[in-house]
This record gives sequence, C-alpha cells and structure tokens, in this order.
Amino acid sequence: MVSLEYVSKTYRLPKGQLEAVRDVTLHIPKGTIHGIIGASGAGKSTLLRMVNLLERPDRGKVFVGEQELTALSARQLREARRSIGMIFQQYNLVLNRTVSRNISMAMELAGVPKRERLARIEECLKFVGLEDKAEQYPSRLSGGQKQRVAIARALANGPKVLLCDEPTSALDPQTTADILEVLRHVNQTYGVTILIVTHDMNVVKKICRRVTIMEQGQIVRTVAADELEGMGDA
Ligand SMILES: Nc1ncnc2c1ncn2[C@@H]1O[C@H](COP(=O)(O)OP(=O)(O)OP(=O)(O)O)[C@@H](O)[C@H]1O
Repeated sequence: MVSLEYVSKTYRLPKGQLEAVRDVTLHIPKGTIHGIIGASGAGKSTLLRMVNLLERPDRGKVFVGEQELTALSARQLREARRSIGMIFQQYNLVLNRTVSRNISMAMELAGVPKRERLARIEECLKFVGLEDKAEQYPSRLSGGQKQRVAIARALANGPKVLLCDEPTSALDPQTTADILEVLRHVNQTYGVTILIVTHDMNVVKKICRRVTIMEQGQIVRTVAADELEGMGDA
C-alpha cells in the first residue's frame, strides 16, 4: 500500500548539511498497522512526512496505492493527499474554530457539498465518541479529546492511509491506551493502513503488526512487533 524506494532527504543548514534519511526502502502492506521507532534524530518523522510529501525526498520514489506521488503535478498531488490523513503529537487543531469547523475544513477544501459535510462530521465525531463536543472550541478539551478530534478530522475525507507522528507522546498511559483503541478501530472498520512514529515500545507492542527500527537515517531492520519482547523504550 505504501512503498518507499531508495528515498533520501538532506536538510541544508547554515553550516553545511544534514542527511536525515539515507536510501530507505520500505513496503507496508495494505490494511496493516506499522510502527517506526528509533532514537531522537534517527529520521523517523522525516521518513513519515515523505509518505505524503510534506517533505519531498531529494532522491527516490514514493508510492501510495498504485500512484507514484513523486511523479505527480502539484494539482494531482493535492488530490492524492486527500486519501492520506495525518495526526500529530500536538494535535494541530485550529484553535479559533469549533470542533465541527476543524473537521469540516479539509472537506471544504475538497469541495464537498455542505449537506454531505454535516453528515460526515456527525459520523466522524460519533466514531471517535465526541458527538456532544461538536460546538466546543479545542481549548476546552482534554489532550485525549483533542487527539480524537484530530482523528475525526483525518477521517473526514475517507483516507486509505493514516500517518501518525508521536500521536500519544503528550498523553498519560490510560489516555494513550484509549487513543490506541480508536486507531485500532479505524484500522479494523475502514481498513485504513496506519503508520505510527513513536518512542514508546508499548505503543508498538499494543497495536503494530510490524515495526521498522531506524538509526542515523537508515533502517536497521523491520521485524514483527512480537519479536520486540525484552526491548525497552527506543
Ligand atoms: N526542517 C528541518 N531542517 C533542518 N534539519 C531538520 C529538519 N527536520 C529535521 N531535521 C534534522 O533531521 C534529523 C532527523 O530528524 P527527525 O525529526 O526526522 O528525527 P526523529 O527520529 O523523528 O527525531 P525525534 O524522535 O526527536 O522527533 C535531525 O537531526 C533533525 O535535527
């Protein structure tokens, strides 16, 4: 479903350059939940952000489904991105918009008619268990509720892939467990392929089928999550 072929990314810094990801090839089958772990600075977020081309690789190819994203025009890429949702550690909600409006925004950009948007907002909020918070502003929500809204927003356009960058790192253990359940439910209900970057080995053990371990911009190995027994936090 998601394939990266020999992707590399170098950041140019005021003093020289930094090779954040080097020659990475990775294939993630459709409908699976895949973890990416590794020490801080290993290149995990950069790799994840290359899947939807938030970071464009300097070299290599990115495929989502049958489509090579790295070969698309700007307009085609905007369209292709609708099938790739993303959530973040800090939720990235728009603070001066209500929960409903946050969820509506991506659909408005996609030109979804209002009636359909309203039905979809209701459906997505119900899915994450927040149907009573539609008219609330994000500042009035707990961290776990904010992440649920972010998941609802990511689901609004019916994605095939969901990218999660440290989705539970700002949450306590119980809320982490709840959010992981929501993500598992997304995977099982809609068949969405999920990639999760995390520091937390328990996240991997709880919901990932396979996990890729990164070090200094490269993949050390990819293993089944249950082969990680005995390893601590990355
Ligand atoms: N926009 C950027 N400009 C310059 N350097 C960057 C940029 N983004 C990341 N880097 C550098 O690239 C390297 C890889 O960063 P990345 O965020 O991908 O690592 P990570 O494994 O996700 O780390 P963490 O777990 O701390 O988030 C780091 O050395 C980082 O400082």
